[in-house]
Amino acid sequence: MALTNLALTNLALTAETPRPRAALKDLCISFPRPDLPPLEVVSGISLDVAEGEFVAVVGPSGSGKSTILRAICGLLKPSGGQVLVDGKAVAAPPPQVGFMFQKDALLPWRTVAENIRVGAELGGTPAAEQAAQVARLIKLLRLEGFENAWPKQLSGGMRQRVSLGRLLAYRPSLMLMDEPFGALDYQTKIAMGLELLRVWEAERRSIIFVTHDIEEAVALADRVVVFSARPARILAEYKVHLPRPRHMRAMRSDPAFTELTEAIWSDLALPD
Ligand SMILES: Nc1ncnc2c1ncn2[C@@H]1O[C@H](COP(=O)(O)OP(=O)(O)OP(=O)(O)O)[C@@H](O)[C@H]1O
Repeated sequence: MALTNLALTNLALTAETPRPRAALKDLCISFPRPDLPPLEVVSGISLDVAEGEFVAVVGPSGSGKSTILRAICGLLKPSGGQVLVDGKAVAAPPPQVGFMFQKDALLPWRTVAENIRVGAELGGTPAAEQAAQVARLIKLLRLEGFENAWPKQLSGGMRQRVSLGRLLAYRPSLMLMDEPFGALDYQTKIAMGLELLRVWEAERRSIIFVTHDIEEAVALADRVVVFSARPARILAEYKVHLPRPRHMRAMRSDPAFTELTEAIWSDLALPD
């Protein structure tokens, strides 16, 4: 009888707490240095990212934000703790994880459509369906008319839209984004953020989005995680309860938006 109750309790727990898409468990990362003690970069970070959740990470420069993303996509072995993706310990790059950096990594010898198609090929879209998938993404990302353009003929914002298209064509269930819009001018950055939200609202992938920009983090995410200076620890976490779909202008005058950005500003001890 006791066993049955236990089994039922476990079942109930499983039903109520779905497995996170990504889980960091007491993650520690250090880098060896010649003639010096190892550089401790990440110190005991635990973080779950749910399916379809948009998590932003902010923190001081050099606090280990990019390092954590590299550990999640299996490019770096932690010195302690664990990284799990879909419940499995990460040893090599997991196929369900896609990456986007500040600098686009487009293939200069391929057109816009061909660059996006690379994602579709790598993601295993059947050859017969790739053209339709690419066309859908071109439309979604407002790149119509530029299908046959070369990367060098595009603006920075357009190149990042192509990068996003390639990432989405790959159909990762977890997207790691490392300041993807950090190199863009203010207006383009806002426009790209909104573009990303539109796509995310349609496709609901899990996202871990690293940024220096507190307002960008609050504007986009479901939850903002604030890292300390190196070695990174979690200083604070905030659920963002702003309504979706998010409208930049309305949001910026919402007191909840201002309160949250102020709180994070204080956590990071930024000057007045
Ligand atoms: N492969 C490596 N070997 C040695 N040290 C490294 C390595 N990679 C990163 N580091 C160090 O780890 C620290 C954190 O770097 P990381 O790039 O993760 O910071 P970050 O928070 O992303 O910074 P930023 O916001 O400036 O991009 C830095 O001090 C960096 O020098």
